[in-house]
Amino acid sequence: QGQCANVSSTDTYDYIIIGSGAGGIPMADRLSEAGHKVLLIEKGPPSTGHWGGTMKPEWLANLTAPANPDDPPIEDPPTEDPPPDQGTNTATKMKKRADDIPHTPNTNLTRFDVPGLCNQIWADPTGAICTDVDQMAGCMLGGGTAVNAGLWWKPHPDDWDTNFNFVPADGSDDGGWNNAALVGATERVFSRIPGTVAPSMDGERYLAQGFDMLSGSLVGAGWERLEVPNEEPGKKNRTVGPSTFMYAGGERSGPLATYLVSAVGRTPGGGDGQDGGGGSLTLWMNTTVKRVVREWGHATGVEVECSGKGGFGRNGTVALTPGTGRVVVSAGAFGTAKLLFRSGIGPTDQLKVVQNSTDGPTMISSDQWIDLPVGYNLNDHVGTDVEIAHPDVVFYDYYGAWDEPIVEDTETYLANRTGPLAQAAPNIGPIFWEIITGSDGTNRHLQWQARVEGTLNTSMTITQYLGTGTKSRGRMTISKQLNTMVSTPPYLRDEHDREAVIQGITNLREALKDVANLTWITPPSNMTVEDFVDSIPATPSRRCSNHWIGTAKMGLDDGRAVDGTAVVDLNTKVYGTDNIFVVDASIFPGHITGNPSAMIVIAAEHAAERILALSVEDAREGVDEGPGDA
Ligand SMILES: Cc1cc2nc3c(=O)[nH]c(=O)nc-3n(C[C@H](O)[C@H](O)[C@H](O)COP(=O)(O)OP(=O)(O)OC[C@H]3O[C@@H](n4cnc5c(N)ncnc54)[C@H](O)[C@@H]3O)c2cc1C
Repeated sequence: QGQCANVSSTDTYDYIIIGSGAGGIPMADRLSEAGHKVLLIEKGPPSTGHWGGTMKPEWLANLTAPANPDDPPIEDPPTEDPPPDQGTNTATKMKKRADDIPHTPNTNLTRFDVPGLCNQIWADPTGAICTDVDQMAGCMLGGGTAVNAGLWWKPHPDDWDTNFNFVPADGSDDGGWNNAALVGATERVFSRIPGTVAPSMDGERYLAQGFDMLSGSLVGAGWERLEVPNEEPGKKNRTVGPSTFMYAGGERSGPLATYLVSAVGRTPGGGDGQDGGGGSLTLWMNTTVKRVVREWGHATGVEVECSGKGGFGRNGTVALTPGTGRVVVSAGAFGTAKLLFRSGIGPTDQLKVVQNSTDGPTMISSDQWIDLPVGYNLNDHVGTDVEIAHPDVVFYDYYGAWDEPIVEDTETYLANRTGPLAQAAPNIGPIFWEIITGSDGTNRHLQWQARVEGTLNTSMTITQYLGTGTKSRGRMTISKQLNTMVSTPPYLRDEHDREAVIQGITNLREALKDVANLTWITPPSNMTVEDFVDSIPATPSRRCSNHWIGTAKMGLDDGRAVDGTAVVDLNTKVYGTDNIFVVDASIFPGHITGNPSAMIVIAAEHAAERILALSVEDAREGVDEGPGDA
């Protein structure tokens, strides 16, 4: 029987962060570290074992043997999401348990901990993904970082310099978000989550036949081999290397195992012995934020609803510290836009949809709506799959590892985190890059991501991601049922984007043309690349890369103005408000070279610094204050 608890009417928070994904988790850590009382609200359930997640295949159930005697003891997680009692928060409980229970090795692994099970999300997404989004998105503790494949890249300098190149009208360079300004944040992230090219704890690369064949062939064609791509993030043109993952200790790791652990260690009224003088983090799971409660441009709290299976969660309105409290929306590219719409922030057509939904009677009145282009500027990597086959390639059935695993591989994984299951499914790599200069003079970055999977046992499917430099954009909207939709797909709406995709495949065909015994399956050798590219519909079902960004774009051009395109300013503050911020994939103006999670974490590190430096007075500039105050 579930328990839906009412929130306390007296507790207030300095910062309320909505969503525990790549953006929200680092914010929770940095803001609580700076001495603030922080509440992190996540709509989904726990994911990894450390946080009490329970979803797992049979071979992970009932583990009792020590997983790895060399592992440092891990703080004891509760085995399931604790029912929220009033007055006791999850963080306090976890701390209490850590003190009470003797440390045990991590035997409570879930499917989200084991790299080799990461593709199970495609076979069985139930309970792990958002049901109000028409695309794949993680809706559990960790967001995308709990369900993704863990690929983890240091950005190419152009990723910041072309997308976040903000030059004020007076010509002065704020320098706020260019590559040089992000050096410190990048170092902070990679010192906590360095990533690895050898996830198996013995340092071996298992099932490397496809990797060796393809990377060797490219090197044979003159491409440069990188052993540790993140040591040379600027080398993204005709280079090839191994996949780099955020994994550590043979497990998922990433923000959930680093930033969130230190944040939750700061318990209210304790932890540092200062009785509340230090910062604290309270974590609520199974709780959906319905809307930000605001008066004109000033938020006073958030309204929450229980969303846990069986009725767990919290219900009511949580208040911000009067005067100084702030909200950080980190609910992902779709979740953030939806939450802003429900809070009366966005284009009028979308706010009217919300007004006609079940939200209508309690929605903020239309005179207080803030007209911003939320949901526009939607982008994703353009994904184009090609398939080759080569007799050297050896397939491993990662999907089968769920209920019919190779027993020996589960044993080596459990004993010492080695073997194929310590690597991401389905045997991802090599990764290679090329920069295409278009006839419009723009450089477009391609990242190619290979995996051992396809129509034959000797197949490799290689996805070409078109990123930095893309000009096409789409739009997301909301339905009356309050579900979000990709209403305008962002793929290949610009002719030069199409040209780059074609050129990249042409170049790959050329690079691999002399490789003995290599067969092109898709596109077949008798098909032109143009015909092939044009034959694939530019829709999410055929082009999606799950790297959605851009719906609350950052920029200097205040989106309330006629020609303005930005939703947040350079402090990530929503235009027209003085205390609502957005920190997640939504703020990215344009796409980047690689899989985005590391760059989102870096953006959060940088945003935390800027938000903490922004005074309450300065934040008021340009705020909507309602009639009479103008
Ligand atoms: C299947 C898959 C594989 C991927 N593989 C990779 C990869 O290998 N490498 C990589 O770098 N990237 C990968 N990505 C992309 C990456 O995970 C995302 O880009 C990233 O997690 C986005 O971060 P975010 O903070 O914007 O949002 P998210 O990480 O999606 O976090 C948003 C969080 O907010 C919560 N939330 C939403 N609405 C509310 C609400 N109203 N109230 C409370 N909580 C709310 C959600 O439940 C979620 O936990 C993958 C994505 C998917 C789906």
